[in-house]
Amino acid sequence: MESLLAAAHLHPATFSPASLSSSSCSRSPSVARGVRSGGRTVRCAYTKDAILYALEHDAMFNSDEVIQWESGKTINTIAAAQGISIRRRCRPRYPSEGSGDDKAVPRDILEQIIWDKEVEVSQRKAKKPLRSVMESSEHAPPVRDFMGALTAAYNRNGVPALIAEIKKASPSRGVLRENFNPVEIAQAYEENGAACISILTDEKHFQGSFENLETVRNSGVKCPLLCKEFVIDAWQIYYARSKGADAILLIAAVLPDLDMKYMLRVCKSLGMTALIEVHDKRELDRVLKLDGVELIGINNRSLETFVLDTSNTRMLMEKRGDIIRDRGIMVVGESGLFTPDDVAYVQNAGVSSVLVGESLIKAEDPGRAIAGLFGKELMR
Ligand SMILES: O=P(O)(O)OC[C@@H](O)[C@@H](O)c1c[nH]c2ccccc12
Repeated sequence: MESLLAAAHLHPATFSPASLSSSSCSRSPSVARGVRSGGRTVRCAYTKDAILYALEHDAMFNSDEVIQWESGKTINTIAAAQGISIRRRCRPRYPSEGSGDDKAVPRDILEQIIWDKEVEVSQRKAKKPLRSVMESSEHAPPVRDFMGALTAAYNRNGVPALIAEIKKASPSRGVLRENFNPVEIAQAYEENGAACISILTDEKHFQGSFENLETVRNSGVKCPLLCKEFVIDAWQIYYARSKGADAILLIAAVLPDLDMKYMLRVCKSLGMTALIEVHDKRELDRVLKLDGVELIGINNRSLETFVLDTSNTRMLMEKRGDIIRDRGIMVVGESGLFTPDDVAYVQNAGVSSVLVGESLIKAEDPGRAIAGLFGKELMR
């Protein structure tokens, strides 16, 4: 129990079942039902009273969603009710679980990535439990102001602020760059006016790594860093922070509302910015119902089919731009931007930032490619 209570004390506002570090414990609020239903599935060393005390003092645990998962629904059922088609492959804990849908093959690439991620995260957690990763995050280099950097760059240049991406490969495009030195690329991006830098950390499908994130952070590059990861567990947010990330991606197509809320709180407690990614109106509407959202990314590429459609940003902004503006949320246009016309198109749609990978990383000189993308040099 000691470590769990210590975790609760470190971040009382964020304590939840997801903070339980043992791999036999639930990993997110949406699958944490067992913790409160009598401890049936939980074999961690803690006293039930202490956990219940922590839970009862957290308003989040009296919310509708919690009542919903307490009523016995699986994460896949809850997610499906929210329009999420990506299924979580919850490893069976007792014979009645893990049958039917959970045992089927992945139906698309995002589902495959998420299923692989579940295995990866549980292995990483076994090696470095939550308590230890939380401690490391406290010794990480200080958080830098991601939102501030975007706003300043937008005001300075009058074109959307650039989040330039470091991505070696992707499932849709294969290897994008053979000669791949993350620090050199980051320096080139920074020198040529990128406001922030996004670093892919998924190894299996994007050939990225947390080492890349850490080396860039320790290289003297000053741009705030976005950890581009498939987050399914709050552990990953602490881990990203411990490696120097200033912001992290949260994908609405993967995370049910309760997880999203909880993870937003974890980000906040660490001082990090959450970039919440949506691809369609339903996801956007879900996200707009949450408190504390500052930055939304509209992905022009479906992660399920890879179909790219730049008009997606415009379409969603036409439908929900008013609410977004009223709430002071900044929008990032993501994916498939290659020319000044593409940038102008999403800027006219109402975005004040763009996330660009392929068109820069494939260029012989990724730094110089920035001026080509915007049709002018950016001021730093
Ligand atoms: O390389 P592009 O088309 O410029 O796209 C960059 C970025 O938007 C894309 O890499 C991305 C957007 N959302 C993601 C989620 C996971 C992995 C990658 C992504």
